[in-house]
Amino acid sequence: MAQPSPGPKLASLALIAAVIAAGAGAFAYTAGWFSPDRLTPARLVQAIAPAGGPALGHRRNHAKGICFTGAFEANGNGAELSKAQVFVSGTYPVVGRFNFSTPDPNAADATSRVRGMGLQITTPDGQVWRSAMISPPFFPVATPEAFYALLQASASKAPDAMKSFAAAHPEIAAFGAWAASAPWTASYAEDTYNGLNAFLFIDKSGAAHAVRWSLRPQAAVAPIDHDALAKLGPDHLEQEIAERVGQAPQKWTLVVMLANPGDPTADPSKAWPADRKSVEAGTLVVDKVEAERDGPCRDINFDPTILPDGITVSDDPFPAARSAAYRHSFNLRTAEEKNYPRSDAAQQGTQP
Ligand code: HEM
Repeated sequence: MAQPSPGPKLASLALIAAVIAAGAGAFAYTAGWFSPDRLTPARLVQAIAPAGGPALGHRRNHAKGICFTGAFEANGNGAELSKAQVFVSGTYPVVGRFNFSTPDPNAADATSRVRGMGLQITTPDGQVWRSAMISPPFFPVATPEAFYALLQASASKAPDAMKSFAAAHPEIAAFGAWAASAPWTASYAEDTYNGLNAFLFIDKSGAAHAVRWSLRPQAAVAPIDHDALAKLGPDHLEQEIAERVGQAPQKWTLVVMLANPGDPTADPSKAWPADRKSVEAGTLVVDKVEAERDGPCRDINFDPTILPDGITVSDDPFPAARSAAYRHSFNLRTAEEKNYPRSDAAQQGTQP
């Protein structure tokens, strides 16, 4: 894990904030602490938008992405921690989406430090597990409110806005250090996707285990520097993953990390020590990639609170905040389909 940097440059913080463009959220009716004077899903989603306004019809964050399908091959090891069917040895269908953090669906690949994966696994008992994970090993800030403040500071014209933010939220330094030093890759297939938020796995006896999960690539990782990535072209990542999966399925190992007593479960800006017990629960196999416009992930809301029986939220405040923000974004974008028409609709529209 990256160590906190004593003094990340404010310019790089502003850049990070811009490229994360990742939301922030707070409140959440489900968490029971909604306050109309403070933070709402609408305010939070609005704060992610660039100055010129959001890209209508698209996800309000992680707007550039590509769909995939495949399977999760559970090896049975996770069944000791959770009674969810998804951990019983077997193969379960998957729909997902590779993406990166930007409100601009046309952004060039090298503009974003944070890549992501949306994942949905369905089991024969009718249960669904959705997750949206990112490549950094921890989140830049500790709370949804702090994320909102980060978005506001990065958009502010006040010269000291980011300096004041960093003073009030020192946890951002570790993220700045990670962003400045972590290697880039030239492929979605070579990235690790971290859930970051803590959840509870409920086992057959009813006991709860605090966990975080990650998908670790089985592909060899070939680091590349930022300028070399930029030279590969603005849409390299989507072209590359489509070609690569066309040649062979791509795989990730699902690693479930268990908290020790006292490890922070309510703060995704704090990584747990690497020596914590972890369980390899199975393999994600991606065998088909399709453009988002007509693809199977287009209308999925990868809401991290959609969980099967056997997984629940913890005291981490993010999932509830994210759920409310994602729902708002989903409602907006699905009502704006004319701004992002499917191919058949676009073709019909151009016919005389
Ligand atoms: C309160 C904090 C956050 C807010 C407000 C927020 C906001 C959003 C919004 C509005 C979307 C678009 C949703 C849609 O239209 O379907 C989104 C997508 C996404 N977010 Fe967040 N986010 C937050 C935290 C996080 C965290 C902690 C992670 C990772 C651990 C994350 C990972 C992702 C990913 C991977 C996607 C793309 C999912 C997809 O492919 O549909 N976000 N976020």
